[in-house]
Amino acid sequence: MRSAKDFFRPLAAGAPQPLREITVRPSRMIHFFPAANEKMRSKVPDMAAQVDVLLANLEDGVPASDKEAARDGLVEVGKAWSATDTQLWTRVNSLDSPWALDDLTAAVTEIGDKLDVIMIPKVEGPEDIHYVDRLLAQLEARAGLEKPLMVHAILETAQGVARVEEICGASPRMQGLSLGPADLAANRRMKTTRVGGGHPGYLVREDPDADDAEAPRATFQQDLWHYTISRMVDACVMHGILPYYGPFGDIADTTACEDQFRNAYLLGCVGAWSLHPAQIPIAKKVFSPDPADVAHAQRVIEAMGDGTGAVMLDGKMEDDASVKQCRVIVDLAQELSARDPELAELYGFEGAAS
Ligand SMILES: CC(=O)SCCNC(=O)CCNC(=O)[C@H](O)C(C)(C)COP(=O)(O)OP(=O)(O)OC[C@H]1O[C@@H](n2cnc3c(N)ncnc32)[C@H](O)[C@@H]1OP(=O)(O)O
Ligand SMILES: O=CC(=O)O
Ligand SMILES: [Mg+2]
Repeated sequence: MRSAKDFFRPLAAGAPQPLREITVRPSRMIHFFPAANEKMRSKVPDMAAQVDVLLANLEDGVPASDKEAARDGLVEVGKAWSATDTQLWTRVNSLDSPWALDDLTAAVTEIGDKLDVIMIPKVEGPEDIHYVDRLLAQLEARAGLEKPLMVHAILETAQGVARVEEICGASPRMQGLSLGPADLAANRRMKTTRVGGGHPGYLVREDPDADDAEAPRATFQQDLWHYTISRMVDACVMHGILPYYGPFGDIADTTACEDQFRNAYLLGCVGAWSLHPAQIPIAKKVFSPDPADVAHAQRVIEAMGDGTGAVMLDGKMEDDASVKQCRVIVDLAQELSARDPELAELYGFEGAAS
């Protein structure tokens, strides 16, 4: 185990000073695009204008025959990258693959000054993060980078879930975690065949009618991901990093996608992955607080004065704890408004364009 004192010393001579706080920037959607695809790369300036995070994907979803082309595509996109408000991330191949070392080397030494975050898939425990931490420090030193890259882990193995707190606390580079429901389902031997979302077979049924055993009984579909998302959120908050829901594969089912994203938002996630342009506005809507909630939260904050005690508002008791919840909503609305003038206007914040 490293001593707490060593935690903020660079892991290689010449590497930048480790971060003391992660930089929190809007990241309502992490938009995936296949970096090997030339047509997709030509859309990068347009996509960058619409999303908070644009992610060049090198891992699953990219055929083995395209892995080098995807890496070259990432470098091409990074070299041309000029968007200042939008973050550029990449997802490299898993650490046990033949491509991970070259992915990390190219990402850091060729475009490390343009990248914000590197997403590492299939993280099993803190040792995976320690390996990446040291390697990134060596590569950053070689590239002469002044700012350390941040690391985002995908929670998509049973072992990763069992060790989630250790993963979150493994390095000052840790920026956040995403739930990877597709790989996690496979690894856990769940009997689903989907990329995220619910399943009609996972349900509870109401009790039989005492007078009519044959009467139909209502069923209620349950949330397959509630436990894992809640566990992930707690681990992230404990370590001051950010939790995200991952992919929703049924692109045509925009309603269920919105539901899944909203469940994650309500449980504490700050964003989700968008795999297709149709999912970008869904993530934007869901992960931006509702204007009515912002207005209500502002009223509670106003009514609570110094934030202590208890008051009645619209027949409901508000106190120190509810005002803290309201501040979460208003702080998020303000943070997002700084990037999005349309939102600032919707929320009625001062200085919003009229
Ligand atoms: C479990 C996991 O690991 S999830 C992460 C891995 N998977 C991914 O990253 C998948 C990312 N998404 C994609 O590759 C694509 O969306 C696909 C393959 C799923 C579907 O692509 P298509 O069949 O082209 O979808 P569709 O025909 O609806 O596309 C409509 C338009 O949107 C574009 N488009 C589709 N996906 C994207 C995207 N992710 N980013 C930008 N543009 C996109 C298409 O190029 C097409 O553009 P055009 O009208 O100019 O021709
Ligand atoms: O990588 C994501 C997943 O769901 O698997
Ligand atoms: Mg996966």
